[in-house]
Amino acid sequence: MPAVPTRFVRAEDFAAVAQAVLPTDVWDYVAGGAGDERTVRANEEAFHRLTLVPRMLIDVGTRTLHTTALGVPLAGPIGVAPTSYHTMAHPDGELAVARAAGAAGLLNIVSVFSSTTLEDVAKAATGPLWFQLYCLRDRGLTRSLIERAEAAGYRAIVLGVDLPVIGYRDRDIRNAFRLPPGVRPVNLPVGTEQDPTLADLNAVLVDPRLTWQDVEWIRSVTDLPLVVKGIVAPSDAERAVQLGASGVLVSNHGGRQVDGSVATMTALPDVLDVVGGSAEVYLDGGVRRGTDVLKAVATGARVVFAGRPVLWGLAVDGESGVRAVLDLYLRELDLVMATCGCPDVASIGPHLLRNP
Ligand SMILES: Cc1cc2nc3c(=O)[nH]c(=O)nc-3n(C[C@H](O)[C@H](O)[C@H](O)COP(=O)(O)O)c2cc1C
Ligand SMILES: CCCCC(=O)C(=O)O
Repeated sequence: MPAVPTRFVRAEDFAAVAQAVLPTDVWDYVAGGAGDERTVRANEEAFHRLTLVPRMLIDVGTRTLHTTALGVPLAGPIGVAPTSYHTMAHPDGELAVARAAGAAGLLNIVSVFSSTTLEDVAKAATGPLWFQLYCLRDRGLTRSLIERAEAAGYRAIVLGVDLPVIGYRDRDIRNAFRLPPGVRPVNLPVGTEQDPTLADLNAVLVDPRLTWQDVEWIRSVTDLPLVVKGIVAPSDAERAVQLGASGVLVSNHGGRQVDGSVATMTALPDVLDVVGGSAEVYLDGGVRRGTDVLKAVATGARVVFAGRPVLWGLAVDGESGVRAVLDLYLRELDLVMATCGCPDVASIGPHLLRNP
Protein backbone atom coordinates (compact mmCIF):
# COMPACT_ATOMS: atom_id res chain seq x y z
CA MET A 1 0.00 0.00 0.00
CA PRO A 2 1.29 3.52 -0.76
CA ALA A 3 2.53 5.65 2.13
CA VAL A 4 -0.05 7.92 3.73
CA PRO A 5 0.62 11.60 2.91
CA THR A 6 1.15 13.11 6.34
CA ARG A 7 -1.34 15.89 5.73
CA PHE A 8 -4.10 13.30 5.48
CA VAL A 9 -3.81 10.72 8.23
CA ARG A 10 -7.52 10.08 8.65
CA ALA A 11 -10.47 10.24 6.28
CA GLU A 12 -11.82 13.31 8.05
CA ASP A 13 -8.67 15.27 7.22
CA PHE A 14 -10.05 15.42 3.69
CA ALA A 15 -13.25 17.09 4.89
CA ALA A 16 -11.66 20.42 5.80
CA VAL A 17 -9.89 20.71 2.45
CA ALA A 18 -13.04 19.63 0.57
CA GLN A 19 -15.00 22.32 2.36
CA ALA A 20 -12.43 24.91 1.29
CA VAL A 21 -12.52 23.93 -2.39
CA LEU A 22 -16.26 23.30 -2.88
CA PRO A 23 -18.86 26.05 -3.37
CA THR A 24 -20.74 26.54 -0.08
CA ASP A 25 -24.03 25.15 -1.37
CA VAL A 26 -22.38 22.00 -2.73
CA TRP A 27 -20.51 21.49 0.54
CA ASP A 28 -23.78 21.90 2.43
CA TYR A 29 -25.50 19.37 0.16
CA VAL A 30 -22.75 16.81 0.80
CA ALA A 31 -22.20 17.44 4.50
CA GLY A 32 -25.76 18.11 5.51
CA GLY A 33 -28.59 15.95 6.70
CA ALA A 34 -32.23 16.18 7.64
CA GLY A 35 -33.40 18.66 10.28
CA ASP A 36 -30.99 19.23 13.16
CA GLU A 37 -28.63 16.56 11.77
CA ARG A 38 -28.95 14.51 14.96
CA THR A 39 -28.89 11.26 13.00
CA VAL A 40 -25.84 12.37 11.02
CA ARG A 41 -24.05 12.63 14.35
CA ALA A 42 -25.77 9.59 15.88
CA ASN A 43 -24.37 7.31 13.18
CA GLU A 44 -20.83 8.24 14.19
CA GLU A 45 -21.57 8.26 17.92
CA ALA A 46 -22.96 4.73 17.79
CA PHE A 47 -19.52 3.56 16.62
CA HIS A 48 -17.82 5.55 19.38
CA ARG A 49 -19.98 3.91 22.08
CA LEU A 50 -18.90 0.40 21.09
CA THR A 51 -15.65 -0.67 22.72
CA LEU A 52 -13.25 -3.35 21.62
CA VAL A 53 -11.61 -6.18 23.52
CA PRO A 54 -8.45 -6.93 21.49
CA ARG A 55 -6.99 -10.45 21.67
CA MET A 56 -3.30 -11.17 22.04
CA LEU A 57 -0.79 -13.86 21.09
CA ILE A 58 -2.47 -14.77 17.84
CA ASP A 59 -0.22 -15.11 14.80
CA VAL A 60 -0.93 -12.04 12.67
CA GLY A 61 2.30 -12.20 10.70
CA THR A 62 0.38 -12.85 7.51
CA ARG A 63 -2.82 -10.94 7.08
CA THR A 64 -5.48 -10.61 4.42
CA LEU A 65 -8.43 -8.26 4.21
CA HIS A 66 -10.01 -10.13 1.34
CA THR A 67 -13.71 -10.97 1.41
CA THR A 68 -16.65 -11.38 -0.94
CA ALA A 69 -20.07 -9.81 -1.40
CA LEU A 70 -22.66 -11.91 -3.23
CA GLY A 71 -19.81 -14.00 -4.52
CA VAL A 72 -17.79 -11.04 -5.84
CA PRO A 73 -14.17 -11.07 -4.58
CA LEU A 74 -13.12 -7.84 -2.85
CA ALA A 75 -9.85 -6.52 -1.44
CA GLY A 76 -11.63 -5.57 1.78
CA PRO A 77 -14.98 -5.25 3.56
CA ILE A 78 -15.29 -1.52 2.76
CA GLY A 79 -16.87 -0.06 -0.37
CA VAL A 80 -18.21 3.09 -1.99
CA ALA A 81 -21.81 3.98 -1.09
CA PRO A 82 -23.90 5.37 -3.95
CA THR A 83 -23.89 9.16 -4.03
CA SER A 84 -25.39 11.44 -6.64
CA TYR A 85 -23.77 13.82 -9.14
CA HIS A 86 -20.04 13.36 -8.63
CA THR A 87 -19.09 16.04 -11.16
CA MET A 88 -20.33 18.54 -8.56
CA ALA A 89 -17.26 17.63 -6.53
CA HIS A 90 -14.68 17.21 -9.33
CA PRO A 91 -14.79 17.36 -13.16
CA ASP A 92 -13.73 13.69 -13.41
CA GLY A 93 -16.71 12.75 -11.25
CA GLU A 94 -17.88 9.14 -11.33
CA LEU A 95 -15.01 8.11 -13.62
CA ALA A 96 -12.46 9.09 -10.97
CA VAL A 97 -14.37 7.20 -8.28
CA ALA A 98 -14.71 4.08 -10.46
CA ARG A 99 -10.99 4.09 -11.30
CA ALA A 100 -9.98 4.59 -7.66
CA ALA A 101 -12.32 1.88 -6.35
CA GLY A 102 -11.16 -0.52 -9.07
CA ALA A 103 -7.50 0.17 -8.34
CA ALA A 104 -8.13 -0.53 -4.66
CA GLY A 105 -10.10 -3.69 -5.51
CA LEU A 106 -13.18 -2.43 -3.69
CA LEU A 107 -16.87 -2.53 -4.50
CA ASN A 108 -18.40 0.62 -6.00
CA ILE A 109 -22.15 1.24 -5.92
CA VAL A 110 -23.08 3.70 -8.66
CA SER A 111 -26.12 5.95 -8.16
CA VAL A 112 -28.84 6.19 -10.79
CA PHE A 113 -28.42 9.94 -10.23
CA SER A 114 -24.89 9.88 -11.60
CA SER A 115 -23.63 12.78 -13.65
CA THR A 116 -21.80 10.36 -15.98
CA THR A 117 -23.76 7.69 -17.84
CA LEU A 118 -23.80 4.28 -16.23
CA GLU A 119 -22.22 2.89 -19.42
CA ASP A 120 -19.28 5.32 -19.30
CA VAL A 121 -18.73 4.50 -15.62
CA ALA A 122 -18.69 0.79 -16.47
CA LYS A 123 -16.14 1.38 -19.25
CA ALA A 124 -13.81 3.23 -16.87
CA ALA A 125 -14.20 0.75 -14.03
CA THR A 126 -11.63 -1.94 -13.35
CA GLY A 127 -13.45 -3.41 -10.35
CA PRO A 128 -16.92 -4.66 -9.51
CA LEU A 129 -19.93 -2.34 -9.78
CA TRP A 130 -23.42 -2.50 -8.35
CA PHE A 131 -26.15 -0.23 -9.67
CA GLN A 132 -28.29 1.77 -7.23
CA LEU A 133 -31.76 2.40 -8.52
CA TYR A 134 -34.62 4.52 -7.31
CA CYS A 135 -37.90 3.27 -8.73
CA LEU A 136 -39.11 6.04 -11.02
CA ARG A 137 -42.68 7.10 -11.71
CA ASP A 138 -42.06 5.89 -15.27
CA ARG A 139 -41.82 2.10 -14.91
CA GLY A 140 -40.72 1.67 -18.53
CA LEU A 141 -37.78 3.96 -17.82
CA THR A 142 -37.08 2.10 -14.57
CA ARG A 143 -37.00 -1.18 -16.43
CA SER A 144 -34.78 0.19 -19.17
CA LEU A 145 -32.28 1.36 -16.51
CA ILE A 146 -32.14 -2.17 -15.10
CA GLU A 147 -31.57 -3.57 -18.60
CA ARG A 148 -28.84 -1.02 -19.27
CA ALA A 149 -27.14 -1.91 -15.98
CA GLU A 150 -27.29 -5.62 -16.87
CA ALA A 151 -25.87 -4.96 -20.36
CA ALA A 152 -23.07 -2.79 -18.96
CA GLY A 153 -21.92 -5.53 -16.56
CA TYR A 154 -23.19 -4.32 -13.18
CA ARG A 155 -23.43 -7.29 -10.82
CA ALA A 156 -26.37 -6.36 -8.59
CA ILE A 157 -29.29 -3.97 -8.38
CA VAL A 158 -29.37 -1.95 -5.17
CA LEU A 159 -32.90 -0.64 -4.76
CA GLY A 160 -33.07 2.51 -2.65
CA VAL A 161 -36.29 2.43 -0.62
CA ASP A 162 -35.74 5.32 1.80
CA LEU A 163 -36.31 8.26 -0.51
CA PRO A 164 -39.98 8.51 -1.54
CA VAL A 165 -39.28 12.23 -1.29
CA ILE A 166 -36.12 14.11 -0.29
CA GLY A 167 -36.02 14.68 3.45
CA TYR A 168 -36.34 18.08 5.13
CA ARG A 169 -32.77 19.32 4.73
CA ASP A 170 -32.39 22.72 6.33
CA ARG A 171 -29.18 23.61 4.53
CA ASP A 172 -30.50 22.81 1.06
CA ILE A 173 -33.73 24.67 1.77
CA ARG A 174 -31.82 27.74 2.90
CA ASN A 175 -29.60 27.56 -0.19
CA ALA A 176 -32.51 26.69 -2.55
CA PHE A 177 -30.04 24.10 -3.74
CA ARG A 178 -29.92 23.52 -7.50
CA LEU A 179 -27.55 21.45 -9.58
CA PRO A 180 -24.54 23.48 -10.68
CA PRO A 181 -24.36 24.33 -14.41
CA GLY A 182 -23.41 21.33 -16.53
CA VAL A 183 -24.23 18.76 -13.83
CA ARG A 184 -27.23 16.68 -14.91
CA PRO A 185 -28.82 13.28 -14.21
CA VAL A 186 -27.53 12.02 -17.56
CA ASN A 187 -28.97 8.50 -17.20
CA LEU A 188 -32.43 10.03 -17.39
CA PRO A 189 -34.23 11.90 -20.14
CA VAL A 190 -34.31 15.22 -18.30
CA GLY A 191 -33.97 18.45 -20.26
CA THR A 192 -31.02 20.73 -19.65
CA GLU A 193 -33.16 23.83 -19.90
CA GLN A 194 -34.96 23.40 -16.55
CA ASP A 195 -33.47 24.75 -13.37
CA PRO A 196 -35.61 23.35 -10.54
CA THR A 197 -34.33 22.80 -7.02
CA LEU A 198 -32.92 19.35 -6.46
CA ALA A 199 -35.92 18.41 -4.33
CA ASP A 200 -38.33 19.44 -7.11
CA LEU A 201 -36.32 17.61 -9.76
CA ASN A 202 -36.42 14.53 -7.60
CA ALA A 203 -40.16 14.79 -7.03
CA VAL A 204 -40.79 14.74 -10.78
CA LEU A 205 -38.75 11.57 -11.23
CA VAL A 206 -38.93 9.33 -8.14
CA ASP A 207 -42.16 7.48 -7.32
CA PRO A 208 -43.40 8.15 -3.77
CA ARG A 209 -46.12 5.48 -4.18
CA LEU A 210 -43.61 2.63 -4.09
CA THR A 211 -44.68 -0.43 -2.07
CA TRP A 212 -43.59 -4.03 -1.56
CA GLN A 213 -45.41 -5.04 -4.75
CA ASP A 214 -42.95 -2.94 -6.68
CA VAL A 215 -40.06 -4.70 -4.99
CA GLU A 216 -41.56 -7.96 -6.25
CA TRP A 217 -41.86 -6.47 -9.72
CA ILE A 218 -38.21 -5.35 -9.76
CA ARG A 219 -37.19 -8.77 -8.49
CA SER A 220 -39.12 -10.34 -11.37
CA VAL A 221 -37.61 -8.27 -14.19
CA THR A 222 -33.95 -9.05 -13.54
CA ASP A 223 -31.74 -12.05 -12.92
CA LEU A 224 -29.23 -9.86 -11.11
CA PRO A 225 -29.20 -10.23 -7.34
CA LEU A 226 -31.28 -7.62 -5.53
CA VAL A 227 -30.04 -5.64 -2.53
CA VAL A 228 -32.55 -3.45 -0.69
CA LYS A 229 -30.94 -0.26 0.63
CA GLY A 230 -32.32 2.05 3.27
CA ILE A 231 -33.74 -0.37 5.81
CA VAL A 232 -33.40 -0.07 9.60
CA ALA A 233 -36.46 -2.03 10.80
CA PRO A 234 -35.95 -5.79 11.25
CA SER A 235 -39.46 -6.49 9.93
CA ASP A 236 -38.70 -4.56 6.73
CA ALA A 237 -35.49 -6.54 6.32
CA GLU A 238 -37.42 -9.75 6.79
CA ARG A 239 -39.97 -8.80 4.17
CA ALA A 240 -37.29 -7.78 1.68
CA VAL A 241 -35.59 -11.15 2.05
CA GLN A 242 -38.92 -13.00 1.81
CA LEU A 243 -39.48 -11.23 -1.50
CA GLY A 244 -36.15 -12.45 -2.81
CA ALA A 245 -33.57 -9.86 -1.81
CA SER A 246 -30.11 -11.42 -1.55
CA GLY A 247 -28.85 -8.58 0.58
CA VAL A 248 -30.03 -5.81 2.87
CA LEU A 249 -28.08 -2.56 3.24
CA VAL A 250 -28.83 -1.14 6.67
CA SER A 251 -28.85 2.60 6.07
CA ASN A 252 -30.60 5.76 7.18
CA HIS A 253 -29.19 7.55 4.14
CA GLY A 254 -26.42 9.13 6.20
CA GLY A 255 -29.03 10.93 8.33
CA ARG A 256 -30.31 12.80 5.29
CA GLN A 257 -33.91 11.55 5.38
CA VAL A 258 -35.37 11.20 8.89
CA ASP A 259 -33.75 13.25 11.63
CA GLY A 260 -34.05 11.15 14.77
CA SER A 261 -33.86 7.87 12.88
CA VAL A 262 -32.02 5.15 14.78
CA ALA A 263 -28.26 5.02 14.13
CA THR A 264 -27.35 2.26 11.72
CA MET A 265 -24.94 0.56 14.13
CA THR A 266 -27.75 0.51 16.71
CA ALA A 267 -30.15 -1.06 14.20
CA LEU A 268 -27.67 -3.59 12.80
CA PRO A 269 -27.85 -6.32 15.49
CA ASP A 270 -31.64 -6.50 15.35
CA VAL A 271 -31.61 -6.75 11.55
CA LEU A 272 -28.97 -9.47 11.74
CA ASP A 273 -31.06 -11.43 14.25
CA VAL A 274 -33.87 -11.66 11.72
CA VAL A 275 -32.15 -12.04 8.33
CA GLY A 276 -28.50 -12.67 9.13
CA GLY A 277 -28.90 -16.38 8.43
CA SER A 278 -30.55 -15.97 5.03
CA ALA A 279 -29.08 -12.88 3.40
CA GLU A 280 -25.95 -10.76 3.38
CA VAL A 281 -26.28 -7.68 5.55
CA TYR A 282 -24.34 -4.50 4.81
CA LEU A 283 -24.23 -1.13 6.56
CA ASP A 284 -23.46 2.49 5.85
CA GLY A 285 -23.55 5.72 7.85
CA GLY A 286 -20.74 7.28 9.84
CA VAL A 287 -18.00 4.80 8.89
CA ARG A 288 -14.91 6.99 9.25
CA ARG A 289 -12.18 4.76 10.66
CA GLY A 290 -10.75 1.29 10.27
CA THR A 291 -12.02 0.61 13.78
CA ASP A 292 -15.57 1.43 12.59
CA VAL A 293 -15.23 -1.13 9.80
CA LEU A 294 -13.96 -3.68 12.32
CA LYS A 295 -16.84 -3.00 14.72
CA ALA A 296 -19.48 -3.40 12.01
CA VAL A 297 -17.90 -6.57 10.66
CA ALA A 298 -17.53 -7.93 14.22
CA THR A 299 -21.25 -7.34 14.69
CA GLY A 300 -21.99 -9.27 11.50
CA ALA A 301 -21.96 -6.86 8.54
CA ARG A 302 -20.50 -8.41 5.41
CA VAL A 303 -19.29 -5.13 3.90
CA VAL A 304 -19.66 -1.51 5.02
CA PHE A 305 -19.82 1.52 2.77
CA ALA A 306 -18.58 5.10 2.97
CA GLY A 307 -20.55 7.94 1.38
CA ARG A 308 -19.31 11.43 2.27
CA PRO A 309 -15.62 10.53 2.77
CA VAL A 310 -15.38 9.38 -0.86
CA LEU A 311 -16.77 12.75 -1.97
CA TRP A 312 -14.25 14.56 0.25
CA GLY A 313 -11.40 12.69 -1.43
CA LEU A 314 -12.90 13.35 -4.85
CA ALA A 315 -13.20 17.07 -4.18
CA VAL A 316 -9.64 17.30 -2.85
CA ASP A 317 -7.82 15.46 -5.63
CA GLY A 318 -10.04 13.50 -8.03
CA GLU A 319 -9.08 9.87 -8.54
CA SER A 320 -5.99 10.04 -6.35
CA GLY A 321 -7.95 11.73 -3.57
CA VAL A 322 -10.54 8.93 -3.59
CA ARG A 323 -7.76 6.37 -3.73
CA ALA A 324 -6.10 7.98 -0.72
CA VAL A 325 -9.33 7.85 1.28
CA LEU A 326 -9.94 4.19 0.39
CA ASP A 327 -6.32 3.31 1.18
CA LEU A 328 -6.67 4.95 4.59
CA TYR A 329 -9.61 2.68 5.42
CA LEU A 330 -7.66 -0.39 4.28
CA ARG A 331 -4.49 0.61 6.07
CA GLU A 332 -6.28 1.41 9.32
CA LEU A 333 -8.31 -1.79 9.10
CA ASP A 334 -5.19 -3.86 8.46
CA LEU A 335 -3.49 -2.44 11.55
CA VAL A 336 -6.50 -2.71 13.83
CA MET A 337 -7.01 -6.31 12.69
CA ALA A 338 -3.37 -7.05 13.54
CA THR A 339 -3.58 -5.39 16.93
CA CYS A 340 -6.89 -7.10 17.75
CA GLY A 341 -5.61 -10.55 16.80
CA CYS A 342 -7.36 -11.02 13.47
CA PRO A 343 -5.29 -12.38 10.59
CA ASP A 344 -8.29 -12.37 8.26
CA VAL A 345 -11.87 -11.11 7.95
CA ALA A 346 -13.32 -14.47 9.00
CA SER A 347 -11.62 -14.12 12.38
CA ILE A 348 -13.33 -10.78 13.11
CA GLY A 349 -16.24 -11.66 15.36
CA PRO A 350 -18.45 -10.54 18.25
CA HIS A 351 -15.82 -11.76 20.74
CA LEU A 352 -14.00 -8.47 19.98
CA LEU A 353 -16.90 -6.31 21.24
CA ARG A 354 -17.27 -5.45 24.91
CA ASN A 355 -21.07 -5.32 24.69
CA PRO A 356 -22.06 -7.00 21.46
C1 LIG B 1 -24.16 13.89 -1.29
C2 LIG B 1 -24.84 12.57 -1.09
C3 LIG B 1 -25.59 12.04 -2.12
C4 LIG B 1 -26.23 10.82 -1.96
N1 LIG B 1 -26.89 10.28 -3.02
C5 LIG B 1 -27.41 9.04 -2.90
C6 LIG B 1 -27.98 8.41 -4.02
O1 LIG B 1 -28.02 8.96 -5.12
N2 LIG B 1 -28.50 7.18 -3.85
C7 LIG B 1 -28.46 6.52 -2.64
O2 LIG B 1 -28.95 5.40 -2.53
N3 LIG B 1 -27.91 7.10 -1.56
C8 LIG B 1 -27.37 8.33 -1.68
N4 LIG B 1 -26.76 8.88 -0.58
C9 LIG B 1 -26.66 8.12 0.68
C10 LIG B 1 -25.40 7.24 0.71
O3 LIG B 1 -25.53 6.14 -0.16
C11 LIG B 1 -25.15 6.66 2.10
O4 LIG B 1 -26.31 6.02 2.56
C12 LIG B 1 -24.67 7.66 3.14
O5 LIG B 1 -23.95 8.73 2.57
C13 LIG B 1 -23.79 6.94 4.13
O6 LIG B 1 -23.41 7.74 5.16
P1 LIG B 1 -21.98 8.50 5.27
O7 LIG B 1 -22.05 9.62 4.30
O8 LIG B 1 -22.02 8.92 6.70
O9 LIG B 1 -20.88 7.52 4.96
C14 LIG B 1 -26.13 10.12 -0.73
C15 LIG B 1 -25.37 10.67 0.31
C16 LIG B 1 -24.72 11.87 0.14
C17 LIG B 1 -23.87 12.41 1.26
C1 LIG C 1 -31.13 14.04 -5.82
C2 LIG C 1 -31.36 12.59 -5.81
C3 LIG C 1 -31.23 12.02 -4.47
C4 LIG C 1 -29.80 11.99 -4.03
C5 LIG C 1 -29.77 11.49 -2.64
O1 LIG C 1 -30.05 10.36 -2.41
C6 LIG C 1 -29.37 12.39 -1.59
O2 LIG C 1 -29.15 13.59 -1.84
O3 LIG C 1 -29.27 11.92 -0.46
